Amino acid sequence: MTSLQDILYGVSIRSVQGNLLTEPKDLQIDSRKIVSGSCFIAIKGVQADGHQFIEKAVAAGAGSVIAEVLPAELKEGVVYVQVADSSVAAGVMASNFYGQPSSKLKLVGVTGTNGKTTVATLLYKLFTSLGYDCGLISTVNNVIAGEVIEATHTTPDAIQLQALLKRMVDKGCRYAFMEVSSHAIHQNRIAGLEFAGGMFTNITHDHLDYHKTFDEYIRVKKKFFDELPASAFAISNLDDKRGMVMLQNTVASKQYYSLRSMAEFKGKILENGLTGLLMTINDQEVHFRLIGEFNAYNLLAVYGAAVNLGEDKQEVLECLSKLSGAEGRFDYQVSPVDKIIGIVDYAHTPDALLNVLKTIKQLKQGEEKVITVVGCGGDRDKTKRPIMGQVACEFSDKAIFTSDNPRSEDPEAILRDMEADLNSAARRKYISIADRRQAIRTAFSLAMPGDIILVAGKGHEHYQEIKGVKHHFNDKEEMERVIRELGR
Ligand SMILES: CC(=O)N[C@H]1[C@@H](OP(=O)(O)OP(=O)(O)OC[C@H]2O[C@@H](n3ccc(=O)[nH]c3=O)[C@H](O)[C@@H]2O)O[C@H](CO)[C@@H](O)[C@@H]1O[C@H](C)C(=O)N[C@@H](C)C(=O)N[C@H](CCC(=O)O)C(=O)O
Ligand SMILES: Nc1ncnc2c1ncn2[C@@H]1O[C@H](COP(=O)(O)OP(=O)(O)OP(=O)(O)O)[C@@H](O)[C@H]1O
Ligand SMILES: N[C@H](CCC[C@H](N)C(=O)O)C(=O)O
Ligand SMILES: [Mg+2]
Repeated sequence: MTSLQDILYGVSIRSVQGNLLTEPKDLQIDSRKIVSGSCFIAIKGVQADGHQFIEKAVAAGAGSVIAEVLPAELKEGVVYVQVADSSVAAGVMASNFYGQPSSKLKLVGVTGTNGKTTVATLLYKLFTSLGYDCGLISTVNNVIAGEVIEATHTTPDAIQLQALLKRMVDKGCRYAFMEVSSHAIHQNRIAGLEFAGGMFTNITHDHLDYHKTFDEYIRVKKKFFDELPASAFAISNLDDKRGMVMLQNTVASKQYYSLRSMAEFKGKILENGLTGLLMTINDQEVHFRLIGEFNAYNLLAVYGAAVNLGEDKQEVLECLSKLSGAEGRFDYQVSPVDKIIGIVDYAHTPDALLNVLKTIKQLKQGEEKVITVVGCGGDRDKTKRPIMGQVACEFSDKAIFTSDNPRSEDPEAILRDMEADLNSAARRKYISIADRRQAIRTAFSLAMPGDIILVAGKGHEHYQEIKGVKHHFNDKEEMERVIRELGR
């Protein structure tokens, strides 16, 4: 056990009431999880303010409380610590509580609107195939040297995050690769982490419900790089409009990757087809199993990180060439009878949808049609809905708008948002079917032999979330079922 005094090392403290030599049983940011002897950290959230639950936490047995504002009445025997920022304190305290795990392995964080899961997963797979025990923290799942743990967030809260890293250290992991979401940066879930490297993929429209403006979204992402230590590397996408701005104020060692200009990690696509990518990376010709220009960027980023981590360039390229991507990302199958190509992809932003549809266009060999099934999440950025609707129509021959985790919203209302700004050509191409299963079935009914069906937005997800209930649903499974049932 560690004393509260040690756990508070590095935290900006305003005042203390009580004995800091007390030894908390665990750290909690949720009063509902308090057990006898827990330390409760009150954090101001989006929905609620953790400070409102201090009394409840104490009643449930909390032995210590960390807060920005202390309650008027303090209970005897309980230690109260007033801090400058309790979300930062949560990260720093969790790191101390778990023995500063990020300093005991090499931790690489990946941020950006699209490509985080792909890059982090490829790094995990690459370093595993190079013979290291590694950890992965991602949207799809968290992995500790092969042991899979379900993920609830892209980046877990500070306490779960540090606990995961501790388990990685205990299992002998040398590396950990993690996604750093903009929510996590903004909420200081990554406070207290020591990064060996930071990577930027790209920034486009998403999460404006949360960050309000695009400038604020950029500022939040940039903060991750501003706070990297000088010992870290920072790798950015030179072809992204904000690629240089991201690294403008970092003290980390700056490097770039590009398909268009001179950069430390320079790539060129020679062939881009359904069997993969043939490209040169710093003049070495390599074939990759991943598909599409956007994956050329992801591969360059991964190569750059591996070189920075001291791996042999040739060996890295050999291992990378054998890897497949992350689950539910451009995952394609060909139907046995009519040779319809069915693609499941996690594109859930306008840019990702555009990229995946452009990639499909490049892969087309003749007059085959593209049918896109897509929806937009409920309780998420509403402004992306009409844009995704238009993109789906513009770059497909037919679009079927459907539901994608309507959450607390009315699925029909989300469909109306997707239809709102369609131009006249787009209006002729779409139909809306709220039931996703029915939408996928309709796509296969409409398809002619050889056509391409893209089912976008849910990727690896195994559920459809409706009014707080997660119903089992998986696009790939649905596709396989429909192909079987329709005999296609
Ligand atoms: C909008 C958002 O990010 N919300 C996250 C945030 O919740 P919040 O600010 O709403 O918390 P709150 O409910 O206001 O409560 C404030 C504090 O009071 C505490 N509390 C609350 C109730 C109570 O009875 N007792 C109590 O102590 C809470 O534990 C919390 O510490 O902090 C919580 C704890 O860390 C997160 O679980 C929660 O994620 C919600 C569920 C969520 O859906 N987040 C999504 C949007 C998200 O984070 N996504 C990103 C990336 C997406 C992407 O990759 O595109 C991610 O990293 O996953
Ligand atoms: N580098 C990239 N640039 C643009 N689009 C990409 C890139 N990489 C992947 N995509 C597209 O974005 C989708 C999501 O990719 P991925 O899951 O790797 O991103 P992510 O950043 O982890 O997303 P999330 O924010 O949901 O965690 C993919 O299915 C693909 O369509
Ligand atoms: N991590 C993202 C994923 C969105 C995926 C899409 N299927 C949706 O539910 O909107 C989010 O929570 O906003
Ligand atoms: Mg992700």
